Amino acid sequence: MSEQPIVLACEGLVKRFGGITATNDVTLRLRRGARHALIGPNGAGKTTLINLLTGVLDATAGRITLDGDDITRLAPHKRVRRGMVRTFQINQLFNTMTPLETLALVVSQQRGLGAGWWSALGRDAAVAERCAALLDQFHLAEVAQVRTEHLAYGKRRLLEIAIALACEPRVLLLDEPVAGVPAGEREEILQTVEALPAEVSVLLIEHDMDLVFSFADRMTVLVNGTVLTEGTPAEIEANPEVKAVYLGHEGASHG
Ligand SMILES: Nc1ncnc2c1ncn2[C@@H]1O[C@H](COP(=O)(O)OP(=O)(O)OP(=O)(O)O)[C@@H](O)[C@H]1O
Repeated sequence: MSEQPIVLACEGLVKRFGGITATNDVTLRLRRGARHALIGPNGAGKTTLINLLTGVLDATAGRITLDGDDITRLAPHKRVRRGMVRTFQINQLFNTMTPLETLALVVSQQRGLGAGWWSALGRDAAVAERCAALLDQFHLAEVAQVRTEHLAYGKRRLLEIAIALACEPRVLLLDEPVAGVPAGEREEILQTVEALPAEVSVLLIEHDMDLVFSFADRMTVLVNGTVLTEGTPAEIEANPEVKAVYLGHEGASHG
C-alpha cells in the first residue's frame, strides 16, 4: 500500500471560525486504493475537515491537492468532476423518487445526458445496465421501484453510497455510513462498504469502531482540530494517547 501514489493530500490545513481553530495544521495523505479512517471524539473537527476537502468551506491556510493539482480554491462541483465525491445525508435526496429513478438521474447526468435521464433509462442500454449493477451491488434491487420516503433507514444509507459511486469517484469520502442505522440493518452496510471497488480511495469518517477497525488499513486520529497520530489499526489501538483521549467517550477498542 505504501508504494501506491498519493491521490488526495492536504498540507498544513487551517480553519478558524472567529476565535475557534477547528482545523489546526492538518496534514493527511490518501493513497490510491486507500481504506483510511478519520476518527476523533465529538467536536474534534472531522466534519470541518471534510467540508474543507470538498470545498464547502474555504481554508484559512494550507493546501489541498488532488492527483498533485492544487484544488484549494476550486469550487465544490469542480472537485466532484475531478473525481472526489462525498456521501450526503438522506434528507438531501428526492424522497418522492425511487432508487432506480434517482440512480438513473445521477448516471445519465454523469454521462452528459442531462435532463433526458428518464428517456435515457428506457433507451440507453448503458445507463440501464449501470443502474441495475448499482442496485444489485447495494442490495437495492428489490426496492428499486419503492419511493425513497418508504425505504428502511439502512436502505436509504445504502442508496446514499450508491449515488456517490454513480458519480464514478476516484476518491470517496464516506461520512458516517452506519450512523443511526438499527443493529439488524448494519451488517448489510458493513458488507457493502467492504465490497467497494478496490481502485477507489476511501476516506471513512465514522464513530462506530467495529466498522472502523474492520475496514481501515490506515487511521488518522483528530483531537481538537489537530492530528494526534496516524498509523495502522494495530498501532492506533495500542497507542496510550489515543486510549486516553477516548476515555469517557465511545472507546477506541472494538469488538
Ligand atoms: N460554522 C462554525 N462556526 C463556529 N464554530 C464551528 C463551526 N463549525 C464547527 N465549529 C467548531 O469547530 C469545532 C469542530 O467541529 P466539527 O463539527 O468539525 O467536529 P466533528 O469532529 O465533526 O464533531 P462530531 O463528531 O460531533 O460531528 C467545534 O468546536 C465546533 O463547535
